[in-house]
Amino acid sequence: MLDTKTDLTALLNDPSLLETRAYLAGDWTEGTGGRSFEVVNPARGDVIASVADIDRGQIAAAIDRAHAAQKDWAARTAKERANILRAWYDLMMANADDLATILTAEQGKPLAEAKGEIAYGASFIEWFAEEAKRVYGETIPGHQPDKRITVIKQPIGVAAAITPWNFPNAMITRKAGPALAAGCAFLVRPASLTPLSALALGVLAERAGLPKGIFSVIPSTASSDVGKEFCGNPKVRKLSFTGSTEVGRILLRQAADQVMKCSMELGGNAPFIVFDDADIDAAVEGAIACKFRNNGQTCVCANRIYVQDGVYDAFAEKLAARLGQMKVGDGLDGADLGPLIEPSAVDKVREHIEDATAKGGTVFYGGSPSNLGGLFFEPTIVTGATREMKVATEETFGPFAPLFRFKDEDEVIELANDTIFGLASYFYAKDISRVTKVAEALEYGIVGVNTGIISTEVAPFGGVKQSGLGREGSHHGMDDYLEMKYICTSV
Ligand SMILES: O=CCCC(=O)O
Repeated sequence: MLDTKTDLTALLNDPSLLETRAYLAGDWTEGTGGRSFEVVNPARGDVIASVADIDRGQIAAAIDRAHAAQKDWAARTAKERANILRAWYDLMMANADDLATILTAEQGKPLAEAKGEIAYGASFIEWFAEEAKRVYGETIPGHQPDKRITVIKQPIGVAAAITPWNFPNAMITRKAGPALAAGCAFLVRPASLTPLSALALGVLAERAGLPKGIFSVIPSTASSDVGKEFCGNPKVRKLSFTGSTEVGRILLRQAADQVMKCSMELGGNAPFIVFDDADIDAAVEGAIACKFRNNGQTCVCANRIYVQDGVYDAFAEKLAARLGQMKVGDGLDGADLGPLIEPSAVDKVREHIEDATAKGGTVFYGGSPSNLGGLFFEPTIVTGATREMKVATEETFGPFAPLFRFKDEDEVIELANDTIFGLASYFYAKDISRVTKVAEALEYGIVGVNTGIISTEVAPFGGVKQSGLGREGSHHGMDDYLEMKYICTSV
């Protein structure tokens, strides 16, 4: 563990962005009885803030106020809502350096990546500010001479979200953007490991002019109470969750009681396939970008790397050489790979590597905790990976790249699809017929062809199978926050 202390206030141009109170329906609020919890910098292990810990009664009160405010918000013109969202976007971009510093301090990812996340997060607000004005209905030729049929789209009402620690900014804006653009009121409970980025978004939302009640940030350690209130309160009509499939299943069961509309962005187990005809250097760069983004802690990170026989050794050598150029360390201090988020994450990486080597794999690069100690781990390659290993079926969520060898297209498609998950997949190949066939055969919501970077606000992000329900981003991203109403008029 590094022994430097994080004086976050001193690192910010605008220290007022470092807010530790909850933002409940437009009011900055302490936890009941002054209850709070600590936020720790995972690189340095020091406490960087103590944040209000909100209880179930406070959440219910915020929902009441969101419900009361929502109708006025929905009644504004789309252009008015769009202008406020646009102002929020502008403020995020103007404060990008500070937002990135806060994000790195609480989450650990390198500052350059954090800046990338702020731009990515802001892009959802910009995009949905534009989409607000394009919530078009339909007219349908009537089924009888006297009938006229129209379809209108209306905001679903109060939307609640639970977001993860790995993208403390962008996973909020990807949900808040469409919800607010559609005319919903929106409440988010950010991960308790990373509430400061969410609260800074609250500061900027208020400055942008979002009316009271429409946006809430609810830091809370009472995760089970949050889920129960969000799913059980009849004033909430929509739940959006990004996190593990395990928790997603629990929330879906809870939401079933009031037949709540749910969007779920859940776990992945992404295959990354390198065919013999691939550009190997490009494939190595793609693997670095998608396996080691956020130190392996994203739901779209490659988890299983399949390399065809003819290029297997060359790919392993080049990937190892590339990892050799990357510096593990403090995200605030120019590292390429930051710490893992918490001790259990380190344990999982270690467990997967030990399991792989016990089952015949060979450590080709790295393999151990970093000599920096704490939550740092060396990026690791294991060759000779097989489907019997844990990593074949479970997401590692860390800097471990297992290399599986394969012979032909049919074999690798069968291996790649042999999972309950279906979020992102990637492959590198040049043959146009192969590119088309493999892209169609992969049972995933997202396929990256000759690229390791697939995330953008303009495309529909989401998974099939047990990786989730619904899509975020793109013009489709509005649909989850809208209800269709069909009006049949007899003339
Ligand atoms: O980890 C989940 C989201 C990653 C992304 O949006 O690229």
